Amino acid sequence: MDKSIPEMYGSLVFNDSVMKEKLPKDVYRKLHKTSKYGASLDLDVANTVAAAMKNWAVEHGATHFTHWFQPMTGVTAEKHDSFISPRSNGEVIMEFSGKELVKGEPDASSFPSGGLRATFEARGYTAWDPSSPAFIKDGTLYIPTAFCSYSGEALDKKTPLLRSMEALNEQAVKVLHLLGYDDVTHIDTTIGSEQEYFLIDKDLYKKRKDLLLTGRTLIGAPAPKGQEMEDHYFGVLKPKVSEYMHDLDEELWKLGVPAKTKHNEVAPAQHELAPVFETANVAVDHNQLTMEMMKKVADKHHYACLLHEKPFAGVNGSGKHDNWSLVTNTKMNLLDPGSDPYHNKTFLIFLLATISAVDNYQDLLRISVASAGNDHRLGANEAPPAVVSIFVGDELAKVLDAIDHEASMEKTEKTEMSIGAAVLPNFVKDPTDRNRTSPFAFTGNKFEFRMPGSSLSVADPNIILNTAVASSLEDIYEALKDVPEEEFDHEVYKLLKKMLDEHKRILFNGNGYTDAWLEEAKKRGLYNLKSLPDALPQFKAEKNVDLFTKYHIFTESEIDSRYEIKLENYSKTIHIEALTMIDMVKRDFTPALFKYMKAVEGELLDKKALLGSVDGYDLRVLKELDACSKAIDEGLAKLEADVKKAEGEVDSLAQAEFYHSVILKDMDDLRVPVDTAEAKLPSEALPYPTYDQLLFSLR
Ligand SMILES: NC(=O)CC[C@H](N)C(=O)O
Repeated sequence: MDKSIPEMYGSLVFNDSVMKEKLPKDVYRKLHKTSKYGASLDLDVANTVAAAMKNWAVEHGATHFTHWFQPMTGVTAEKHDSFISPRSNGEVIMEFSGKELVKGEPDASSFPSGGLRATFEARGYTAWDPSSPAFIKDGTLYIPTAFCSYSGEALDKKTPLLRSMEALNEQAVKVLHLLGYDDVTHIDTTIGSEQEYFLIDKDLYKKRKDLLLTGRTLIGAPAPKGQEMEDHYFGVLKPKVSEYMHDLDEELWKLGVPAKTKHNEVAPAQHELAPVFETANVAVDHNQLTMEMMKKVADKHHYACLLHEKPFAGVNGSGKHDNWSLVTNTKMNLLDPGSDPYHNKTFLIFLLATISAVDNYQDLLRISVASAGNDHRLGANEAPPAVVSIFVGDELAKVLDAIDHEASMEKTEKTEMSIGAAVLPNFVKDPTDRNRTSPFAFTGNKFEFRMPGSSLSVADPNIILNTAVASSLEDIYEALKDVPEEEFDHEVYKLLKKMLDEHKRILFNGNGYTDAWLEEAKKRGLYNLKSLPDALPQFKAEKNVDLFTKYHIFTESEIDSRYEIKLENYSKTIHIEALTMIDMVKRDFTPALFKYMKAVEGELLDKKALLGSVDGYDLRVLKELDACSKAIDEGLAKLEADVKKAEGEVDSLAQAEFYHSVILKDMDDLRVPVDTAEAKLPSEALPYPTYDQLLFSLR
């Protein structure tokens, strides 16, 4: 490391301080207005910004620029253009215009559109998002953009995210003005997205077709040791893993990604990185960069980084916990209860707005995290169940109880905690414990949405959350806007009580994994949408279409397109998994199995010739392997036949349901004899590495 960290941090970012330095004052001011408050930008300003950006980028070794966007594939997209502009004398100059900065025209034909346009309609536009800073990576200037079709419909995740942030801002500011905060002109939704991942040896990774093609293991007997000792969680970092994490931090810091925390996670070979929270759209961009860098840096360190939600059966999967809050331009965190939450009207209003939003749109929140990968993760191993509920913790539960019973409540003194050894410090106890099984947990001054999966774009859940809360806030505004001042406080608590009455069914502080909770949740009328095909029809429910269209998040055709893309993506993912499994079982596993069986058979024949009898462990192994081989044959035949049926299904929902209920089940059934047989084979008989090698070989 040749630079100090403050010097290195953001050194490849065209950030606010670079803009301040490089742009004329009036241009800087106009740009700031656009990026903060959405004021429109004229071409002169864009030209000046583009020239300054280009000069800065070229100084830092960039030769190209790209509009960087997030189509509905869930990953990012880019097309690089060089700055060169040939002159008639055979020379070139480096040029970049305001027009090129503001608008791009990538060929959009091969991106998923879910029927928003026909395949022959190729044109799409990218539009600069000045609220997320440009940066340099691998000699190219990256310009964060939104992506839309020729007719202006969103073909990406950024556009609806920005729309949802604006909707929430508008409603929140209205409510805050009603509460007397006249100095508030703007609120930001902030996100800190914890990112879990697995690291495995690159050579081992390359030997597993399932990891290469699908990101998860489709077969594999469990290792003798899993995570039961819980010794990996927060365990000492292995030297090489620590070097990787160090390198990763540096790469992210250069890009202005505020990577803050790193540690080993619960499963063997699993880790986590958490950033400091940032404005939602910047945080979404930075999370995409984090995932990309995790993979790139892993490659340099001879690792493979797995971002799949459930790469290994039997141990924890990986999530992307979304820490969400609301902050005003005056730096007030609207979800901070302060020292006296019962009397903190502002906090209570935003708390109840969130509670009612989560209750009203549980189905949409579930859909926002539904994917073939994440569906394997939810409901076990510290990932929340598919039933959405909210954990508020003891202190807030008491406050809400008081509101519910129209009882007043004294300010509760903070509890000092003593650990019992004089040498150790006393400290103030947190108002709430944590609850790992809760999908939506209050953690002191923010909510942690624990359902999002590690590979998903965190844009999706935040679009829903922002919009749903905007809608609750609008209801609150409507209920309070004409209340005379002297009755205001009374009416606020009356309204809070009413909202609590209507929505307290979503509150649950217990263990979300128990059957008793699932029963209870059913009685309370909460959704239990177990899989993507179970959940997705709700995306088009009338109340949800009304929400999206009212706040201009999605048009009806954008809703249809997202519905189709989600289903298509789900079916295609499982289709590829099924074909990969068939391929691996037929071409990798069974040849190894037959070879080993042949060897045991030969050994038995020799033994028989020698001893005249063939009783013993070897015979038992051969018989058991033979039984597995028969079951594999049946399992393969069924899976192959059902895949054919699935391919023939034309209705996208019916197809996804078939993949869920038939193909996944076939795959589970086939896995049983394969894993049973694998556990009887010597490791070297297999052409690919086993779970113990994958999970325990890192140094
Ligand atoms: N320690 C944790 O928070 C584990 C979380 C878990 N890995 C998940 O899937 O969400």
